[in-house]
This record gives sequence, C-alpha cells and structure tokens, in this order.
Amino acid sequence: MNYLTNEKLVIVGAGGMIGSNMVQTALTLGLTPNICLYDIYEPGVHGVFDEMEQCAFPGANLSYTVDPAEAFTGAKYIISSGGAPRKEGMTREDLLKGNCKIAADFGENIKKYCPDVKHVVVIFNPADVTALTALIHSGLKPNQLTSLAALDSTRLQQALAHEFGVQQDKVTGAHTYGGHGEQMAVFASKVKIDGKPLSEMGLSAERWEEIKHHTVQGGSNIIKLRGRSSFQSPAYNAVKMIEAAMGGEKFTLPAGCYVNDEKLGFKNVMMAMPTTIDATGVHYTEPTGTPEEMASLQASYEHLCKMRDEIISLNIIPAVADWKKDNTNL
Ligand SMILES: O=C(O)C[C@H](O)C(=O)O
Repeated sequence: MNYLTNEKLVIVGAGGMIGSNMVQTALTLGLTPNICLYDIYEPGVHGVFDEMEQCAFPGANLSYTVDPAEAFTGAKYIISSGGAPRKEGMTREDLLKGNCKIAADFGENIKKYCPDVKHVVVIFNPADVTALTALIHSGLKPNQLTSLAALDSTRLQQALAHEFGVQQDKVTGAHTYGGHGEQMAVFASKVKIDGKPLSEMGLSAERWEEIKHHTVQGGSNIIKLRGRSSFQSPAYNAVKMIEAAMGGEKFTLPAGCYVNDEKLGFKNVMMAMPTTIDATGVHYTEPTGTPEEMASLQASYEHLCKMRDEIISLNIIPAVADWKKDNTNL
C-alpha cells in the first residue's frame, strides 16, 4: 500500500460512530499508516482498534489510548469528533455550551502536546463555534484549522441531482456558506446542472424553497431516518479535508474557516466560505451572489457572532481583544 504520508494522524472520538468511520476511511483511502485512536471511553476505542486491526490494512501501524498526552504528542494531523451528538428534537446549537468546553480542552491539548501540528479538522457541533473555540485555545494559525460545513453543500448537490435526474457530480456550484446550522446561506446563482445554469432549468421558486429546506434540515432528516445523527458523511468529508492538507486531492467544497476580513465585513468568526484546502492549508475567496443570497449570508454571519458572544460571556473563550493578545496569529 502506498500511503500519502507516514506522519501521525490522531482521530479524537475514535470509539464513536463518526470516529470509527474516519479511521476506516483514512486507511481505505491510504492517507497514512500511523493512526492513533483516542477516546475517553476505553472499551469503545479498544473495540474499534481491535476491529481495525482485524481488517488487516497492509502496513497499518495503529495505536489507541485514553491519555491525551500519548495521543497528541507527535501528531501532525488531527480530526476531532470528540463532542456530544444531538438527538431528535434538538438543534445543533443546543450543544453549544457543553461542546465548546470540550473544544477548549481540545485546543489546550494541541497547544501543550503538538504545537507543530500541520492541520486540524473539527466536526462536532455547533461546528463553526467549537472550531473557533479550538482555534483560539490552540494558538494555531487560521489556515491550519477547518470545520465541517461541506456536508451542507453535498446535501444541496444531492437534492438537485434527484430533482433533475442527473448524476450527483453533474451538479456543480451547489454551495452553502455561513454557518452549519439552521441559518446557513444556501446559494443558487452559481449552480449548474450538467453545465446549464439552474436559472435555465425551469425550477419553480416554490420547489427551490423545498430544496433549500431539505438542505438546511439535512442533519435532522438523517436523525429521523436512522435514529441517530449522521456519521458516514461527516466522517468522509473530514477525512477528505485532511487528505487535501496532506498534499492529496485538493478539497474544493466550502469548508468552515476563520474569517477576519475588514473588506468583506466578516470579523472574528469561523464560517463556510468558498475555500480550497491543499498542503498549504485552507484559503478562502470572496463569496459572491445575488443581493438576496448576500443578505442571507449576512444574517448567517450575524447569528454566528451571537453564538461567539455567548461563549465569550460564558468565559469559554476570552473577549475578542484578549484572544488576539493570546494568539497573535488571529
Ligand atoms: O446534524 C447533525 O446533528 C450532525 C451533522 O452536523 C449533520 O449535519 O449531519
């Protein structure tokens, strides 16, 4: 097996459904043989470790631990699904306080044990705010950390593919920006169906609203269908982001990234933007769209600011001016 790199990848929350899927996907895609499975629940992570070894991936060099020092030391790439998942009837934001505290500890562990880590992906909810929390506590540079949001774009792509009876990869430009929550901004203006602009496909305004709703409710729909929150699609998307950061196939779906941009008017938040992830990290470009789309992005941004300010008021992250003193990269 030719792996992309030999550097250490740590999967946080490896004993859970998302975590175990990430381990398997990373090995199947041949990212690195050196994967450390970390979780606080020993039997769970031990069980996943045993199963992964029993898959007998050629050349794999797996380890598992419940000790953060052992897990993080020497890590060059980390994906964390280490927060609580939501249950039916909850929004992602109901997890804000508990999961942001977990994200703060996660960031501190990075600072303490692996400050030279290359790229980190945070995918537990509300992902934009947990990722911001981890970034602030870790001391990493903004282009070294991304969060889950791409899933909303693949859901939009899926819905449009079904609508027009085309293969999913024939739908391009189906992107959502802003937060990975009820206030995400779903953009239509760049969508093409098999090369033809969506505006020329005869989609009614009413049907577009339904597709938008399906996209926004994508995570809740999985919970209704499966009785638990999604795990295969976030796992796959997260591993693809790390693959890109390792120098593999570029990741071009909108990922959550840190934005502090006077010109764009988006300041001190993590949000989904038009992004590319490659071996140099995550890079964003300016989102463009119709006035309505830009207004929905502005509303999504303002909502993210409110969540950020809530965790500042809970002392989980410092006030903006203070976090900039602690992490001059931001
Ligand atoms: O919706 C969830 O709770 C999980 C994830 O964020 C998703 O979008 O599927």
